[in-house]
Formats: sequence, C-alpha cells, structure tokens
Amino acid sequence: MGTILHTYNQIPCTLFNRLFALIYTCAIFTLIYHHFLTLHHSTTFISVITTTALLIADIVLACIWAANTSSRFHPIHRQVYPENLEKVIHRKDFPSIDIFICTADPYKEPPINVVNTALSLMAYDYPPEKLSVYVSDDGGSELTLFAFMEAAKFAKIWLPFCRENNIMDRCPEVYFTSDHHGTADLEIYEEIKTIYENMKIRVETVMERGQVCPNYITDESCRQVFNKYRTPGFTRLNHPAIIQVLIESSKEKDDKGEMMPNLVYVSREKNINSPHHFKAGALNSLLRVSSIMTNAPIVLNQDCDMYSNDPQTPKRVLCFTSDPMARPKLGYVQFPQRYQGLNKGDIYACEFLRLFQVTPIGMDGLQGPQYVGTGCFFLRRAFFGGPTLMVPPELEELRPDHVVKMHIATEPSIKLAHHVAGCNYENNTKWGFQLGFRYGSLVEDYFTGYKLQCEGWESIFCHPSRPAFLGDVPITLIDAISQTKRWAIGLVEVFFSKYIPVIFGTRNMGIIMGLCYAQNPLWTFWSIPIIIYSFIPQIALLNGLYIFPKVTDPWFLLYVFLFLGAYAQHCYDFILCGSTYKRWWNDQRIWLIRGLSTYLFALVEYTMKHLGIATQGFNVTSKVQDDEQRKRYDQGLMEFGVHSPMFVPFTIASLINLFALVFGIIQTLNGKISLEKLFVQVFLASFGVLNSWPVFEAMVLRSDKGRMSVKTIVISFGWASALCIGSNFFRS
Ligand SMILES: O=c1ccn([C@@H]2O[C@H](COP(=O)(O)OP(=O)(O)O[C@H]3O[C@H](CO)[C@@H](O)[C@H](O)[C@H]3O)[C@@H](O)[C@H]2O)c(=O)[nH]1
Ligand SMILES: [Mn+2]
Repeated sequence: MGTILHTYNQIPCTLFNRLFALIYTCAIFTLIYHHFLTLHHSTTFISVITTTALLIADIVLACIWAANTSSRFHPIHRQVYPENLEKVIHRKDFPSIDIFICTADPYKEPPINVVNTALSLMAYDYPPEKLSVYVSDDGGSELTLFAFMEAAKFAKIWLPFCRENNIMDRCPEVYFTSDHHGTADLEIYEEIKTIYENMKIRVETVMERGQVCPNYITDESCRQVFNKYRTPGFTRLNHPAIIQVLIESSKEKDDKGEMMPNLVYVSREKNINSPHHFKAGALNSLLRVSSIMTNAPIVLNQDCDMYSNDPQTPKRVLCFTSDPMARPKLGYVQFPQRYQGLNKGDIYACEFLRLFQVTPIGMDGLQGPQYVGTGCFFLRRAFFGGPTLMVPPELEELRPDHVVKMHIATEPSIKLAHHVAGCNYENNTKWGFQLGFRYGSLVEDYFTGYKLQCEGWESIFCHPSRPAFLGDVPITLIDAISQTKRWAIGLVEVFFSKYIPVIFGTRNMGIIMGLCYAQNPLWTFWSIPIIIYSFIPQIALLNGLYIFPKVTDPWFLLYVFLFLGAYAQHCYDFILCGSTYKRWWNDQRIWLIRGLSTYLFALVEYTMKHLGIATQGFNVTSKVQDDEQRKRYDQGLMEFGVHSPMFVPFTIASLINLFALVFGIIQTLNGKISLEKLFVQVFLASFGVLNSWPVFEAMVLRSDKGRMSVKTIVISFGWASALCIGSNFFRS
C-alpha cells in the first residue's frame, strides 16, 4: 500500500499473534479459575494467604499482558522514498522547520555535547534558510551561551564542509573520532579538525573555570550579554529571560557564501515563586518565541544528547507531511530513540526495545505511535487544539497560521520574544492544558502525545534502518534506575488522574489504543507480581510448604505454557528487531530488578508526594562519563558503587532465592521430599539465582569501585535473615 513517497505493509506474523492472544487469554482464565478452586479447598490460613497472593499477582500480570498485547494486533512496517521527494514538491517549496533543543544543566549536560547536537541538526541536507535552531537553556548558564557563540562561528566552516563532501556523520565529535572521512581532502580535514579541537578546548576551559574567561570576551556587546548572568541574585532558578540571536539567516553567510540556518539562544525567565513545569515549560516558551521569530509549520523537538545521525531525516518527514493521503489528521512523525555506546549485552536494558520499537510499530497500524520526547517532528498546528477545532492562542503573533513579517532580530520582535518567555506569561492562559506541551506529569512527552491523540491527531512511526538520531544512555545502575523511576512516577500520575488511559483513552480513541496507552502507566504495577513471585514461593519452600502443582499434575502444564509463552514472545520481539539473545536475557533481568527498585519506589514516592511528604522534580539524567565507570560498563559489569535504598529490595530477593535454592537441593538430596513436589518452587529459586548473578558477583567476587557497598550488603543480609527467621515463627 502507498504512493511514490511511502509504502507500508502489515507484518506477516499478525495472524499468528491474534491466534496466540486468543489461546493465551483462555489459559489465563483457566489459571485464575484454578486459583479460585485452590482457594475454595484451602484448609489452612497460610494456604489462603499464599493462594490469594498468587491470585493477585496473576491478575496484575494478566492486566499488563492484555495491555501489551494490544500493540500486537496491527503492526505495520513503513518504507519512505526521499529520493522521489522532488518529483512531488520543489525544493524551494519545502516548508520551514523550527528545531528545539533542550538543555538544563551545564554540569550534567556538557555544553560541548549540546553544541555537537545543534551542529549536527544545522547541517541537515535541507535548504538552510528554512531551518531555525532554538536552544532552550534551563540551566540559565553563560557557559552554555558561550559554547553556542563558539558553535555559531564554527558552523560557518562546518556546514559547507559537510555539504561539499557529502558527509554522513554531521555531528563533529562523531565525525572526527571515526575513521570515515568521506571524500574530504586530507589537508582540509586536518585544518577543520584543528579548528574544532580548539573550539572544544575553549569551551572546556570555560567549563573548568566556571565562567567565561575575560580574554574570550572580545567586544562591548559581548560583555554586555555576559553581564546579564552576573547580576546579583542571578541563579538558574531566578533570573530574567535572556534571548540571543546568534546567527540570523538573512544576514549571515557561511564561508562559501551560502545561506545559514538561524540559531537562537533562549533562557526563559525563572522565578522561584512561579512553577516552571520543567521540560514542558521550556518547550512551550520555545513554541512561543519561535512563533514570533519564524513560525515554521513543522517543529522538531530534540533532547540535547540526541544528535542527528542522518542528514536526510527532514526529507523523510516531508514524504509524509507533503502527502495528504498519508494520514489525514497527521499531528507528528516520531522516530525511535536509538543509542550509541551501549555495551554488547546492554546490561541495563537502556535500549528499551519494547517501548521505542515494538510498541510504536504496533500503534502505527492503529492511530499512530506515542510521542517519546525527542526525535519527533510535529505539525505546529497540532499544539493548538484538535484537527477540526482550533484553540486560538491569546496573541495574534502566536497563531500557527500567522505570517511573520519582521526580521527575527529586530527590536519589536526581540521585545515580544522576551515577553512571551516571561515566567508569569502563562498565568490565566491555556498553555499546558489546551495549548502546547501538556503539564501535569513528569513524563510530559507521554502525556502530550496522549492528549494530542485523544483530541483526534494521528501520528506516524518512521523507523529507517540507519538511525535518524543517536543518544547517550546512563552507564551506572543508579542512574539507570533513577531515570526509569522518574518515568514511572510521571506515568503513575497519569494512571491515577482523570485521564486514566483505559477509560479516558478508550472513550476518545477506542479500546485498543486505550490499552496501548495503558501499557506504560501499568509499569509501576509490575512491582506487585515481581515482589510476590520473588519472595512467597521461596519463603514457602524454606518452610516446607509446597504451593504449586506437582510435575505430574495436569495443572503444571498450564504453568509451563503460560511461562514459556510469555518468555518466548518477549524473546521473539528482540530477535525480530534484530537484537540478540543476550540483550533479551538482560532485558528480562533488568525488568525483575526494576520491579524491586524503580517501580516499587515510584509507587512509594508517588504516594508520599500525594500525602505532601516529599516532592520529586525532574532529576536530569547525567551525561557526564567517568572513564573508569565507562571501562567497567564496556566490560559488561554492573555498576553499584554507592549505597542506595533502591538497591536493597532486590539484593534481599537475591539472597532469599539463594537460601531457598540451597535448602531445596538439600531437601531433595536427603530424599526427604520428592523433587516433583517442589519442582516449581526450586525452579523459581534457581531462576532468581541465575538472574541475580551480577548481584552476587558485585557482593563477593569483585574488588573494583563498582562493587556493592558494604552498607547495602549488611542491610540486605539483615533483612533477608530476618525474613527467613520471622516467617518460621509465623508458621508455628
Ligand atoms: O527542567 C528541565 C528538565 C529537563 N530538560 C531537558 O529535557 C531533556 C530530557 O532530560 P533527561 O534528563 O535526558 O531525561 P531522559 O529520562 O533521558 O529523557 C526521556 O524522558 C523525558 C521525560 O521524563 C523526556 O522528556 C525525554 O525526551 C526522554 O528522552 C534534556 O534535554 C533536558 O535538558 C529541560 O529542558 N528542563
Ligand atoms: Mn536523556
């Protein structure tokens, strides 16, 4: 199906998926029936407790399974043909694109990396005068501004260099550290590399000093700009808006005399007394500032650590946006988040294959994928009400159909831009609720996409084989689980709001889309079955209680089918996406770990937040990499290092599983009890132990700095022993 610009086809396994879903559903109901049967025949208090626990666990698992299965009903694969684009639309008629890059903290997000992202995007193979890059600096830092002033100079050399040599890696850092130089002349290559490296040194020197060195401030206007950051009381959370046009397309030419994209630095006004809504707030400021300056009909949103890996990307997007047949109510085109520098086995499962690839492919066959915060091209119009009913903004200049007549750096334009970047500007407006990116959840991306689709917008998943964007991943366990904890809190916020996907989503988009959107908010509830399955059967075993069917019992086969069915399907997803068995194995391991850390703590923190005990903001993920940690990460070692309460529950679980396994083996070897009776429990314990290998390794076998801290070990050991002993008392 399709046109000369794009085609799509249904993924062949769809029929099988549907059939399998049917059989699996029957199996789930049978299992639930079995639990009720057991409950009915229970004679002891303990047996009632364990059966109820298993029943709860299995009901939660069944709900999550139902949500996850929804994205298997209509998966499609798309193909785009950007080479045909100019047969349909003339290059001079290409729409303009406003590109938003968000950064929030120069010490967690080194400005030189942000600059690299910006340069890779400015160098798109697209008419430069139609591109505008807006950088949002939520860190309110002169260090970031300085880096961008340097970038503006370097861009004049870099853009023509990329264009003339048809370079694929347009992120300078990537290009200069790789072996592929394209057709570039060696002498010119060396020259540009030196210029880049000098820029990098200047930016890094300034970073080390924490301030722009006086000798780098060359003229009076430059001094005036930096003085804005040096007024008394200026902090990242309290400062006026600072907007600097660093490159004005209509005025500046690159070194080869060609036009350049606009480059604008924006640090919105902040005041400790007004909520700033984190990234969503930053993006809404950029939406307004860009409306006044360029008002491009297409808006690309990009995290600062996600550089462009393919200069053709905007043309791929045009293949959809310039064809009204693609999706009549197209609101955005989403590319998957892909990463560089993952270790071979992806030990923290940061690739999020399910989230970023499997589910979007499934949703693409329905109303379209969710928005994942970066790598997403929006139609600006989508931020102003549903496809049929426009919600007008309060100023004429902010309307998506407003035609910009002023040059971007004129006095009135700059003045208005400062006004709309003010921290009180949004008071008594519809921003964040009906206009722009939506407030109310720490995962503004998920929430915004969800609300847009509920309003009727459709979306497209574009997944070319060369990743369009590549980003960084956390390389320590604490960073990895803290990141997912923030997501989980944000998602559970949506779950417990009036926008709960299974009801609100279903009403607006139908049951299958509603279920697709329920997948992520259900994450936190994984913790319930995971806790139950990693403790109850094992503690029961230690106390000589056998709570599962014997191997010879026909019910045993039901368990085998349900377990293998779920695992095989998960594994199949990985293989289908071109991933490896090792990554699949690590993904299921980290899922268990998250169940006992991320998801559990998210649930606790969400509850505390609502009781008013503590509030968690948007904790920016660190993109700074320690060399030693990097080395251990590359070796595939899990990095514990620090103590964190989040490490405790899964360490306790590891120990309990080990105790149970040893006890179970001794029991069978003694011949006291036949293996067929305790097989399922011994199997669960060994599965737990196998999955806990990196934990045991970090506890006893390692001596590097990434090993588990003594504090974590002692606390966990204490708890594990207490649980074993305590349960014994409880029994007698
Ligand atoms: O107050 C803030 C906080 C963050 N950011 C920016 O938001 C982006 C994402 O932050 P990061 O710490 O890298 O979070 P991740 O967990 O890696 O990001 C994922 O999850 C976020 C939602 O929690 C989404 O916004 C992101 O797009 C998505 O990639 C970065 O560019 C930050 O600079 C801001 O601009 N202002
Ligand atoms: Mn990130």
